Amino acid sequence: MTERDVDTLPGVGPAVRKRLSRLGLRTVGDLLAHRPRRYEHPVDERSIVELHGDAEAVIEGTVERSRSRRRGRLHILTARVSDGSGEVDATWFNQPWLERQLVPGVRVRLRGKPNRYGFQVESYDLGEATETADFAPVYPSSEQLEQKRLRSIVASALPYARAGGDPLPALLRQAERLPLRADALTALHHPRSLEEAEMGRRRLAFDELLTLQLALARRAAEREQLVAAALPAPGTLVARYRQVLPFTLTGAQEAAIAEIDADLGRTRPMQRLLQGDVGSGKTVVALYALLRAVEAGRQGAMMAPTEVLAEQHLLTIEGLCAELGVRVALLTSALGAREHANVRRLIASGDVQVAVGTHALIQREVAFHDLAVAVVDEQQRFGVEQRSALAGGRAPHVLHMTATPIPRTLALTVYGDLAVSEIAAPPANRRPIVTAWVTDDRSSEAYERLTRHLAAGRQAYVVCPLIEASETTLARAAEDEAERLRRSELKGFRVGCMHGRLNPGDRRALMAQFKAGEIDVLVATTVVEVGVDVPNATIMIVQEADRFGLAQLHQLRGRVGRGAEQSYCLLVSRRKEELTDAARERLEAMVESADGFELAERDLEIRGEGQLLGARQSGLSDLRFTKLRQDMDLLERAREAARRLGDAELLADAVGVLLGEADHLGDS
Ligand SMILES: Nc1ncnc2c1ncn2[C@@H]1O[C@H](COP(=O)(O)OP(=O)(O)OP(=O)(O)O)[C@@H](O)[C@H]1O
Repeated sequence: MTERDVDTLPGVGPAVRKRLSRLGLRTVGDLLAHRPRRYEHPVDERSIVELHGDAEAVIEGTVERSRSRRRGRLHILTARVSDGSGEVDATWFNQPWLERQLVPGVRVRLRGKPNRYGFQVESYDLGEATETADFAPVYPSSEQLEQKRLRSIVASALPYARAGGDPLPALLRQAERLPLRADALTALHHPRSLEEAEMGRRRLAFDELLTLQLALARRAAEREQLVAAALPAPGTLVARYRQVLPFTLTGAQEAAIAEIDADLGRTRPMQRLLQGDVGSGKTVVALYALLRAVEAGRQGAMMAPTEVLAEQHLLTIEGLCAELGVRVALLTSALGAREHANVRRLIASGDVQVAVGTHALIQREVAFHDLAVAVVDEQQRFGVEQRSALAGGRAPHVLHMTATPIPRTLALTVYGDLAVSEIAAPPANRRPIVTAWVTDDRSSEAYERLTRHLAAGRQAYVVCPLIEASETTLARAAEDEAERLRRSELKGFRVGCMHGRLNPGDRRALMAQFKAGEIDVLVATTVVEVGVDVPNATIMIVQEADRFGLAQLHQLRGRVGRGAEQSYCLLVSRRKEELTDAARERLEAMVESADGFELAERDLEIRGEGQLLGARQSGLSDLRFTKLRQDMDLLERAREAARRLGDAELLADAVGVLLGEADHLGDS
């Protein structure tokens, strides 16, 4: 029943359907799972004479008269409301259609705050009170879909919560003292108290966590079957690697390496997640693991989610590998057919010792001579390793590497079956990046600051706005912006432009030039988000920063602050008043914190849903109800329940419904 399209609900026509779909709400089930960001807190009902200060209140009264006026783009509607004790002018912004309804004699119930001019309305009811009620849900919504509308649509979906029964076996539900799923949904959307809402949320979170734990258990069982060849102890190649590195490894890097070495010595294939904030020095560790394969006379593969990133990785490792006499090749679809075939042949014969490419290429098209270690960058999908478990039934050791900040708590949840090495502290020579939020009208100051860095011999990035457009339009916009900057703010400096439409040869040449310091400023789209490593770049301007997600901003910022110099990140946006609450919160969070993990948790809070970047990449798209920091006990219980029920056939059926929803978890 919950698969019903939203347009089967009363009042949802094509236009509203489209707006709902922009919020990811396509079915009745989606509506039911739309978690409120918060609830209206209880406030006092007051008579009009009792209003004071700016204390929020609910008032009830009758409209005497109303009028509207415009100020710029703002439509202001004022209604004089009286309740016997007194009168007050209540104001609404940008809701012109209300004028027809606020006619004299109409009874209104208003929630809001007294202000200089009277009473600013936050929510209202004409007639039956639901909007202004205490604990009314406040949903993530959009400019095109007001809260009031969304509430009534969700309310009309609520009866469907009872359809189809409860997916949890009754015994389990009782043992865990959990309410029925339908009751939980009702409590979520229509609570009588915050406690009730919380109880509902926790039942839904339990379902989520149990589903996840079952999927993890399934995956772990699959892996049990695999066998790898144990590698001999570290030898001379990695010893030389340590010598040629221009720095000494940090304690955190050494600890990760020790854990990897221990894994590589076993016949159970390594399944380790190497986690660390942007710029913390993961790639250096990953290359170590690859070299361990090479010195054992075998091969390593480095897989990246995109071609650009694969190219970046090659750029980072090829110099070191050349110095060590290790043969490396890049395999991308951009190679000509003949070259492509040639590289594949060299990989198959074992002549290439380390291959770098995208996941897809390496998994689908290449037969390795003897693959021993695979590094999978950007933990992308589960099960990557299975298909590359090629040669002679031996599985490679796999190191998953993630630059995406995932809250520690979530990592535990999502990667429950992976061993985790964490690079918790960056190299000691680093200084925290200074982040400032600058509004449009002062963007010239940002560019002045940037040019001062350039004049001092440093390099810089300018990130172009994220527009919803094709890659081609985006590329053109970036080119135009680079051209504009060459003529204005960045006159006299060498400006390059990097975007996804450059052909790979040009892209590599451009990056190599930037790395070599032959270009001062890289104007770029978000293709620079990951993997780009140019320590001499010390300042970044992000244009229209309010359009970017928090995780993305953090990744972008991570392109600077990669060396010993003090680095800066300047986030340019429209004026604060013009931004949505969420955008403002994101930018504030960026200024306040440089810690990827903390930001990831903030991101979760701001979005009120679990679609953080890392989770999506790991194949786990929907941790909607789980509050990671609060629900550790639930996680434990879900784990325990999954374990207890794990071998029971019964369970497979009983939670089939839940697992069905999460089927993408298990496969790749
Ligand atoms: N121990 C160290 N001491 C000094 N500098 C280091 C150390 N380890 C790595 N670096 C340098 O720090 C920069 C970032 O390292 P690396 O590229 O390995 O980080 P990363 O975690 O893979 O980054 P990202 O996630 O942003 O891709 C590089 O320029 C690297 O040479």
